[in-house]
Amino acid sequence: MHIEALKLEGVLLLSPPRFGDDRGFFSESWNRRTLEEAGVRLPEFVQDNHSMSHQAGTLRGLHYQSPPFAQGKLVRCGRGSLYDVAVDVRAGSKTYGDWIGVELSYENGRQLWVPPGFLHGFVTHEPDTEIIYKCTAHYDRASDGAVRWGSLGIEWGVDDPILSDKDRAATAFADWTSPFQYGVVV
Ligand SMILES: Cc1cn([C@H]2C[C@H](O)[C@@H](COP(=O)(O)OP(=O)(O)O[C@H]3O[C@@H](C)C(=O)[C@@H](O)[C@H]3O)O2)c(=O)[nH]c1=O
Repeated sequence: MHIEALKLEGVLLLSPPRFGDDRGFFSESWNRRTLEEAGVRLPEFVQDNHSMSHQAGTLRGLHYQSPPFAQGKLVRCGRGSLYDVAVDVRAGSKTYGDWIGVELSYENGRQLWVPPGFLHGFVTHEPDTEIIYKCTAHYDRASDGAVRWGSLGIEWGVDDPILSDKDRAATAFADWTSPFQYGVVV
């Protein structure tokens, strides 16, 4: 397992090995012991999510759940490809408001660990792209929130993405108050 710490503290890019043969490949997409042996301990996961977006250029985000339902997410792409983005919104963090984006695809099999205290979103690059992610807290509709995708200067690579009504109406980052605090475990 190749593990890369990215420029925002706490964000990891995981590359599980794939064992290919005539049939295709096999990969352990999640193995707690392997990560712990490499010195990485992630919180317990309690929910797995899977969504599919029909059209390339579909953007979902930027989303979060407020504490005590804050979620860490281990994200991968099951089909197609997408650009996945995490934004540090831990008030008091040296990198507050900074973002990072990585290409996740069925082909590269990479996974992004987005800790609690970050916004998360992605834009799809191919039709019928699927995303699969493990979450450290259950969905709580009342704690669910969104920040406007285009209000942080993120280079999404699209000008006019396909959005949900919720994401179209989301608050701009400058008008939003983060419920997260740097150093506070949520
Ligand atoms: C997120 C979620 C949604 N739902 C329901 C609510 C709604 O009826 C329907 C679609 O929800 P949404 O429009 O919020 O789905 P979506 O826009 O895909 O939301 C997701 O976006 C990505 C970027 C994330 O990081 C996720 O945490 C989540 O916020 O699914 C659940 O039942 N459980 C869940 O965990």
